Amino acid sequence: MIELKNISKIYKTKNGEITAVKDVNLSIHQGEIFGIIGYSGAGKSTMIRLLNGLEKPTTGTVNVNGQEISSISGNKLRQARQKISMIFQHFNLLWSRTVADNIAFPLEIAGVPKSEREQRVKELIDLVGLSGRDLAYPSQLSGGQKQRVGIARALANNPEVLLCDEATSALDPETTDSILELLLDINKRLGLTIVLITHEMHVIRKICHRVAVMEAGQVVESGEVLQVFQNPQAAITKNFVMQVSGAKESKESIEQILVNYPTGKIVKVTFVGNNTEQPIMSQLIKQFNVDVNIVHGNISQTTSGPYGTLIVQIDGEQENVQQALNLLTSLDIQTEVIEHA
Ligand SMILES: Nc1ncnc2c1ncn2[C@@H]1O[C@H](COP(=O)(O)OP(=O)(O)OP(=O)(O)O)[C@@H](O)[C@H]1O
Repeated sequence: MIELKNISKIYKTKNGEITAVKDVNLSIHQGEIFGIIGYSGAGKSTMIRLLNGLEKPTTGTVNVNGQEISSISGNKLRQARQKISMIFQHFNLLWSRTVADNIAFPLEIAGVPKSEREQRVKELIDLVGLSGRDLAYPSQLSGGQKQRVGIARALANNPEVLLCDEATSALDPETTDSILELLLDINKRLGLTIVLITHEMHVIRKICHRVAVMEAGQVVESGEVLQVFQNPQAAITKNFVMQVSGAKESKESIEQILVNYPTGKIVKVTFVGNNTEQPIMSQLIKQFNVDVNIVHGNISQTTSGPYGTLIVQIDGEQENVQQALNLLTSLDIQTEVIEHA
C-alpha cells in the first residue's frame, strides 16, 4: 500500500545541512494502523510530509497505492493528495464555519453538488458521534469534539490513507482514549489505512498493529506491536515500553521490598496472549515450594492481544527457584532476573 525505499531528507540551512530522515525503508500494508514513534526531532513530521507529497525526498521513492508521490507535482499531486487525508494536533478547523460547514469544505473544493454534500456531511457527523452539533462553531466544542470534526472532514472525500499528526497530544487521557477508539472503529468499519506519528507509547499500544521506532532520522526498530512490547531491542524502544509497563514506578517498589526482604531473586516476567490469563504464579508456589512476592504488576491490551509484566520476588531453596524459572521459560514466558540477592 505504502512503500518507502531508501528515503533520506536533507535540509540545507544557513548553518549547514540537517539530515532529518536517513535511509528509511518501510512497507505499510493496506488496512493496517501503523505507528511511527520517536522523541522530538526524530524526523516524524518530516516522514508524514514525505508521505503526502508536501516534501520531496533528497533520495529514494515514496509510493502510495501504486502512485509515486515523490516524483509527481502540480495537478497530479493535488489529485493524489485527495486520497491522502490528514488530521492534526491542533485540529486546524475554520473558526468562522459551523461543524457541518467545516466538514463540507473539502467536498466543496472537490465540486460535489450541494444536495449530495448535505447527505454526506450528515453521514459523517453520525459516523464520528456528533449528531445534533451540526450548527455549533468550533469555539463551542471540547477538544475531543473538535478532533471528531477534524476526522469527519478528513474522511469526506473517501481517502485511501489517513495520516494522523500527533492527533491526541493536545487532549486529556480520557478524551485521547475516546478518539483512539473512534480511529480504531473507522479502521475496522471502512478498512482505512491509518499512519500515525506520536511520542506516546500508549497510543501505539492501544490502536496500532505495527510500529516503527525512529531516532535521529532513522528507523531503529520495527515490527508487530506485541512483539516489540515483549522483546524491545534498541535502548530507545525499551524506554518507550517503560512508559506503559510502569517499570519506572516498579524501581521504587523493588528498593523498598529489598529493605524488608533482602533474599531471593527479583524477576521481571513478561506475558503475552493467553498466558496473561493463566494462574501460573500459584502453580510455581505449589510445585516448587517457593515464596512469590508481587512487587509490581500491569496488564494492558493491544490490538493483537493482552500484554502483561509482573515483577516478583521469588525466594526459597536455590535449586527450587531455578526450577521455577525453568518452568516459566518452558511455558514460553519471558523472564529477566533484575536483582539477585
Ligand atoms: N524545514 C526544515 N528546515 C530545516 N530543518 C528542518 C526542517 N524541518 C525539520 N527540520 C529538522 O529536521 C529534524 C527532524 O525534524 P522533525 O520535525 O521531522 O522531527 P519530529 O520527530 O517531528 O519532531 P517534533 O515532534 O518536535 O516535530 C530536526 O532536527 C528539525 O530541526
